[in-house]
Amino acid sequence: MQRNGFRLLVLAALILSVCVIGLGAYTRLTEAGLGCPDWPGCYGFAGVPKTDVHQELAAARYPHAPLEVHKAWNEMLHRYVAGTLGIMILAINVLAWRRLERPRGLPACLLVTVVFQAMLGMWTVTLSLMPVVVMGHLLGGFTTASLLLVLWLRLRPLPMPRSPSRSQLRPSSPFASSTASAGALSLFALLGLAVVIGQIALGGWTAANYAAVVCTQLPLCEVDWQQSFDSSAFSLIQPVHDSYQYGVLDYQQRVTIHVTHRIGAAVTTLVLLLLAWQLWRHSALRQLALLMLGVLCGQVALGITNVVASLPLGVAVAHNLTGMALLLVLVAVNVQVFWLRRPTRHWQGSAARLH
Ligand code: HEM
Repeated sequence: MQRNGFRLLVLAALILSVCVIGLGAYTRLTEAGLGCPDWPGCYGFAGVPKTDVHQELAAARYPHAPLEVHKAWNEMLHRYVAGTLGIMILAINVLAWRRLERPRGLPACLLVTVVFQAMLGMWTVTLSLMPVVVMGHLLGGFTTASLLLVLWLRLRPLPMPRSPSRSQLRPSSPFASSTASAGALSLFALLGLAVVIGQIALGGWTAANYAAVVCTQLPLCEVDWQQSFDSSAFSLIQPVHDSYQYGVLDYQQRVTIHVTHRIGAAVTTLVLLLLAWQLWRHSALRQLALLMLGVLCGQVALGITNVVASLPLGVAVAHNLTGMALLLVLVAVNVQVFWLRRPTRHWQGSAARLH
């Protein structure tokens, strides 16, 4: 397979990972996470039980989990598409090992991530939606998409130099005249990425603990949240319950989580505004700055709509996907800043790989 074909496969996997993440959010929000009480099959079958005989068998096997066909289909569709993504990532690894010039470290990381992600998918079911597993599964999905983006960016064709002389192999760096400003930009880019990851984890914790609708007013909450602040709400290991569906934390704990996510949104906005200002100072990075601000505005608007409209399904799925889009933009910003700061190393590495 040619370089372009390989890159296309990575792009297809990236697009599919976005679909898997969206389907995952839809499955959770339609309360279909336990649509099949077993894993990887559904009531002991490879697909959703269809015939009367199969449905009777399903009822006998899992008397405490009556079959709801539409929920089982949601869950199984998510698993089939996720399985296809796993196969594509395996294919990326096989193809990476067949050609010396292709990166192998990133595909290997992807394979490890997707295998772990499958295990988290299994635990989501077998541990009945334990919040730390649900949040971990969200973060694992976002990590898969991020790694695919980095791989896709890494494979992008490099402009050919006019002369093969070594000096001309160095593209001009927008940072050439200002090392200090480049350092500040790298720092802001990393800080922005860390803050967005933290905010996504907080959002995942809000969703996994069913804390979305405990505060319905803006900007923070109708109750005295400072009075009821309870740091135990963030304890990742919670007491054992038969099921965590609809949440096991008390009202105060849920308010604590919800309000922290909103405060996190304010901090994220501030940090990303500062990053946008830094990016704007470099003409090569202005488009990324605008994209980042646009996605941020959309995400904040969707978050507010979630609150004021009591979590409409479409808006909640969109809030999940836009959170992922924001992460991908931050990943792209960091990759771009990294490459622009190290043009020589990148080019030398690429040149070496080509021979
Ligand atoms: C600033 C950037 C923000 C990011 C990156 C972000 C990210 C996220 C993520 C990743 C989730 C988990 C979604 C899921 O599991 O399906 C989430 C949930 C949530 N977020 Fe945000 N969020 C942001 C801002 C906001 C704002 C401003 C609000 C409200 C004022 C808000 C309200 C919520 C609510 C209510 C949930 C729970 C939704 C559910 O249960 O499905 N978010 N957020």
